[in-house]
Amino acid sequence: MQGNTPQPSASSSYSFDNIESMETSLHEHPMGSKYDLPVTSSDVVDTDAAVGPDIESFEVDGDTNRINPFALRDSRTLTWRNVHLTLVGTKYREEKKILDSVCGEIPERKTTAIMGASGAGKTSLLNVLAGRLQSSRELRVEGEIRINNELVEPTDINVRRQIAFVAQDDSLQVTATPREAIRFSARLRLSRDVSKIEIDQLTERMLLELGLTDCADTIVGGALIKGISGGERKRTSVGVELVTRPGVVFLDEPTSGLDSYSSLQCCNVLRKVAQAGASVLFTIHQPSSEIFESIDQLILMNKGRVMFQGAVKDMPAAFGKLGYPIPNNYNPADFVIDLAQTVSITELEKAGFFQSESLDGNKDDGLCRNSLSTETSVVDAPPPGIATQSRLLFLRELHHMHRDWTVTFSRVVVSSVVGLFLGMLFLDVGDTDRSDRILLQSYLGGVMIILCAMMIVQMQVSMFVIPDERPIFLREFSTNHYAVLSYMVSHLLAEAVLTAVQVFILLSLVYWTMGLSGRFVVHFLSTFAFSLVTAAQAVLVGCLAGNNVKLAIQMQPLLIVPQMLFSGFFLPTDMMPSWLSWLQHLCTMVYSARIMVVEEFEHCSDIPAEQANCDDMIRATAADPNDVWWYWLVLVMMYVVYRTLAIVVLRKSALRFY
Ligand SMILES: Nc1ncnc2c1ncn2[C@@H]1O[C@H](COP(=O)(O)OP(=O)(O)OP(=O)(O)O)[C@@H](O)[C@H]1O
Repeated sequence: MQGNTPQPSASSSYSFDNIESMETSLHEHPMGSKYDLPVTSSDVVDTDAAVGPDIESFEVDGDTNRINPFALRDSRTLTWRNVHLTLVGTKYREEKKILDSVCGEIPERKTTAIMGASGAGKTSLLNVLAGRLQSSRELRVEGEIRINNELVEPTDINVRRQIAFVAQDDSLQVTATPREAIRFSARLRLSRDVSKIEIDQLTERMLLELGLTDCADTIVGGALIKGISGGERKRTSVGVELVTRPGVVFLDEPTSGLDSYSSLQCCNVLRKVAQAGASVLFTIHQPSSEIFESIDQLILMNKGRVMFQGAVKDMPAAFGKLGYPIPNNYNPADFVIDLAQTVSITELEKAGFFQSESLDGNKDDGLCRNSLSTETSVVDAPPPGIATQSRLLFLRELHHMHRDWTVTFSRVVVSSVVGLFLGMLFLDVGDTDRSDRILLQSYLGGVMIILCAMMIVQMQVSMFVIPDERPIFLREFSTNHYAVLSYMVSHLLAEAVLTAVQVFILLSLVYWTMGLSGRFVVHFLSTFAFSLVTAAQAVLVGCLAGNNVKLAIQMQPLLIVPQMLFSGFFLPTDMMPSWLSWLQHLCTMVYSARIMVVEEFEHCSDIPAEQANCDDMIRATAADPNDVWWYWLVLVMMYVVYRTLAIVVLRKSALRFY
């Protein structure tokens, strides 16, 4: 049996005895602060700056608990029994067990790591426990999951919201800074009686603990905008979740992308959170021996099954007892991973591994402990309501528009260029001879093209807003930052501001150059209303498409072409086949076009023959001057309907999550 034992690697030179020395060295690290400040690239420059704000300043009003992210909290114990995840077989592939009868627990006040070789089922287990996987045509999820001994359905949004989840991919707003991201999370998720000053102090404390003070005001960044480093981004994601003092914390590979010291510090922060009463569960790939020894509990996965489960400090004795002693001067994490990969399941079973799978159903009572009721939680009072959520989201949106100014700027430039181009092409079309019907048709074309241009511009931008922001929205919605309604309200407000600017620019450039004679304000409001409804339609399509941006792109002609065809410009409405012409009533452009056509042509000339030609233009679009109020009302109703549908669709897809 000894012959199967993997050989020590040259690079590994730690043993289990050095937990204390590791902790000591942590506190004695030259960069270490009173709060074990993690080292960032910039720490080496200025130690004082790294220490951040005066710690004493955190103690306000004698209530340090409210501003301490590591204050004691109500604990929760999570236990699970017979968890199965099966890839359903089809005629092309066999059924595959991804998780096979997995049992276990996350004890309160402990950090628990799920470890295993690649493909062992770590992420799958974490996702099932966090309710991020549910049965579908492809996958079958079974099992019994309890929080504080109470059976729960983890896919239920209310259960998911009890669990702080830090995903592997950091879905943070690219233009926010770590300070803003953490403060935003705190303001929306903590009770409304926590003051702004307390939130600021809590944020500073979190930044300090996570070693983010030096990059606190640098934008997070992303693929296209350079921002903080990957490790700093990861720590920001951790801070965003920990700032609410959750009772259960899940993290998917929190140390991936971090250097060894930052990884150790991240684990140290997680230990602090655990000591404050939380149950902490995270996946980890192949930790260094220092990190491994800083973990309390281990769940070792092997081909979808639990090979070993227990306290890390008990592991050497347990493995020794089963005939696989961990050699001295060998990274235990490397050893167990190598063992899982090189020794067959049958042999490991014979040796006595995989015992935790045979826990009987009554073991629950032994595993589940009553929750500890400790100090008053900062989430006792309800979090801010819809109005505050919408306001904060709107302000974040404005910040985003300001910082990512290229997008805002490009919309202004597009409107200006399109406006100039149309203005030059349709120069003085409004002053045309009213007795010439062909020239009048161009005049009508000038009015229609304003709407067509705005429709294309608006559709392009609005359709991708939701798919683009979907990862951030899903993370924030599932972690109880805000309601879908607040998200939509903030969006439509920000969009209304930008659209108003765009329409104003375009219309200012075409109104006088084209020589339009209707009132500017009517043309502006009609084009603005049309643009908003178009945006609402595009957002709805974006919500329906979900992650599938390609589908949204393919849907665009379906929205654009009918609008133009039914506008009455290419084909007079009374010439349309009757079985098809009813579709015009669904086209937004029809209503705005009629408002503008009435505005331009209702009183176009004092000469009866010329006015008759203008009346023909009105008739071609099936407009009726007496129905203008109705056209406005339809536009408003369409806007409300599309927005409501978008909220329903988005909420439904957000509740399903993945
Ligand atoms: N939705 C799915 N469809 C098909 N196979 C899946 C699905 N989810 C997981 N698997 C398979 O289940 C196994 C376990 O995957 P999982 O991602 O949980 O492994 P892991 O231990 O987290 O691996 P890694 O460390 O490489 O991320 C893999 O073989 C994976 O291909």
